[in-house]
Amino acid sequence: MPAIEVRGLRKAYGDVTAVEDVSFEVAEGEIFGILGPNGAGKTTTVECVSGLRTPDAGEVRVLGLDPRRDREDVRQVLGVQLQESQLPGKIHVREALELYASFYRDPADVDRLLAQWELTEKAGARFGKLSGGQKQRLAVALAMVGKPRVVVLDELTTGLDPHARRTAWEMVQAVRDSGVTVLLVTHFMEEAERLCDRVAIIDAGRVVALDTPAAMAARGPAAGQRMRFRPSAPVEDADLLALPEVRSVERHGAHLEVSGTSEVIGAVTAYLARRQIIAAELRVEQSSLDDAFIALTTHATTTTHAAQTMQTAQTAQTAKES
Ligand SMILES: Nc1ncnc2c1ncn2[C@@H]1O[C@H](COP(=O)(O)OP(=O)(O)OP(=O)(O)O)[C@@H](O)[C@H]1O
Repeated sequence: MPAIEVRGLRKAYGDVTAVEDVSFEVAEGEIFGILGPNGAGKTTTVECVSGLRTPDAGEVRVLGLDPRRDREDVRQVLGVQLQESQLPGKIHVREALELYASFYRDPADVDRLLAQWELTEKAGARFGKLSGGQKQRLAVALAMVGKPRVVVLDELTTGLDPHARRTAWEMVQAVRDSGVTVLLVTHFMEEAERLCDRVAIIDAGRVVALDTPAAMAARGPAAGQRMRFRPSAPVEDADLLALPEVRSVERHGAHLEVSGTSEVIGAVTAYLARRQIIAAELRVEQSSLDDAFIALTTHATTTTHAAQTMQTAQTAQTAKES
């Protein structure tokens, strides 16, 4: 039985259709990523999985249970860390964990959770006084307090510095290593590439690609290789473009950037060797999940959404400064 099944999910808020038609399955023990531009419908999808929203159409199952109909049973097996923590600023860390533990039949030991998520020293601190990284560690600890078999993590690492982000990645791996299935919403391609067994890219409420990150990068519309080098003698763009493996040639000062199929490096290197030209300062790049993402998704960010995002960022900044 899959850990999560979503079939034909649809959800609208008034006139806005947030999720048009989303289907995917997550196997037990997987880290499954959901990627997509702002407003694509990611949060709405995971909120339907978590039972926080009622779908307009389609089916959602978590370990075979319906998050709305079997609400209490789902609550016992599903841990949820949502995008913005809803905790009051004055609650203490231990108090929050004990409160959440009281909702479960067989909760995890609070002291063990504090130690596991490196919060023992902060047990007596107020939530509002924690750093971003500490808040995120607490959010994961809260999601884990009911000893869930499936956990939903929504933008866990947004707003974290690179060190805290790496710590968060280790946390997610530790969660999976303990046998828990992870559904992870993220905006970071590197995060998806490092952590996820498979990812679904959602755009405008639909799944536009679903595969392992490596396969998606290799097969996407932007798939291929890119090389950048400084030739030791002049090279004509037209001569390179005449090679069937070459798709484009760009010049950046004395450097050339040549993109093409997965054979482009061999073809260009052989061409240069025949003319006894050396490719100095050679850098080679495989197409990445980032390239696939850009190629597969539209830039659907509306002005309103961008304004909201800016406002949220400003509010967060003001809150930080105060
Ligand atoms: N409670 C709500 N009421 C009305 N519209 C909403 C509500 N929640 C989301 N929407 C709209 O539904 C669409 C999808 O939003 P959702 O939050 O699911 O996207 P997302 O992919 O998670 O976006 P982001 O990456 O910005 O968090 C957006 O157009 C959003 O403005």
